[in-house]
Amino acid sequence: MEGPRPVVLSGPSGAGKSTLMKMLLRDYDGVFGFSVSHTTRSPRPGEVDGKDYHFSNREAMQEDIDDGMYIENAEFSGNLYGTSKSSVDEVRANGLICILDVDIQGVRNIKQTDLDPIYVSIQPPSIEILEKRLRDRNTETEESLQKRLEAARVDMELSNEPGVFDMLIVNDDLEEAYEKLQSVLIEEITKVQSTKKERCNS
Ligand SMILES: Nc1ncnc2c1ncn2[C@@H]1O[C@H](COP(=O)(O)OP(=O)(O)OP(=O)(O)O)[C@@H](O)[C@H]1O
Ligand SMILES: Nc1nc2c(ncn2[C@@H]2O[C@H](COP(=O)(O)O)[C@@H](O)[C@H]2O)c(=O)[nH]1
Repeated sequence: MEGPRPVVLSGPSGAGKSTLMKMLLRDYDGVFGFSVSHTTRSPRPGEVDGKDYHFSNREAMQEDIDDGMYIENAEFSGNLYGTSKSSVDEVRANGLICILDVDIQGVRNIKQTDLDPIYVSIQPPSIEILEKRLRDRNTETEESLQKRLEAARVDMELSNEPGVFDMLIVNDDLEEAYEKLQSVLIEEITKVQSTKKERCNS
């Protein structure tokens, strides 16, 4: 498909992917679109079905996975997560930079496709700071928090392997992390903005 390259945002749960993505969506109106994933986990307070996730159940999701409706899917912390082909196509059909927020298994699986995204890993300054952010976010039970920290240790090790990511950003100071994220995406951002301008002028 023609158009700007998608961007994959990965990194441990709690590292700040959603926070940074919301900043992009806020600052670049009509440039980015979020690929809404499916998940079997329960919605958190404030999360909206169809906007944050398509909330599903294991049977329905597994059936769709078996039917080939997903680009990638993974089990994370006891739940299924997946990127449907239609979620990505919908964003790309509008000429937007498609943002995919996926775990490290998703990164591996997307690498087997022809999507050709820019791969960015958002990393916490340390596992201790990550734990504090997750606890302060107040979204996890002790059990799910421990599972996420275990997954984070694996992620932090694998993400440092050469060639996995185009850019690794340590999200310590939020504004600095955001500047780095914008810098790796600037070429695609400019492309979309130029196309929009050309359309307005024609
Ligand atoms: N640089 C930062 N300094 C301090 N707190 C931060 C920073 N970045 C994000 N946070 C906070 O850390 C928490 C986790 O961030 P966020 O929800 O964006 O992480 P995430 O990577 O999207 O997690 P998940 O994968 O579980 O959705 C949030 O409460 C957010 O406000
Ligand atoms: N492989 C995929 N991973 C995904 C997808 N959507 C989200 N995620 C990752 O799951 C964890 C937990 O997310 P949370 O919203 O429950 O905190 C996090 O690392 C996300 O990046 C997906 O479609 N595929």
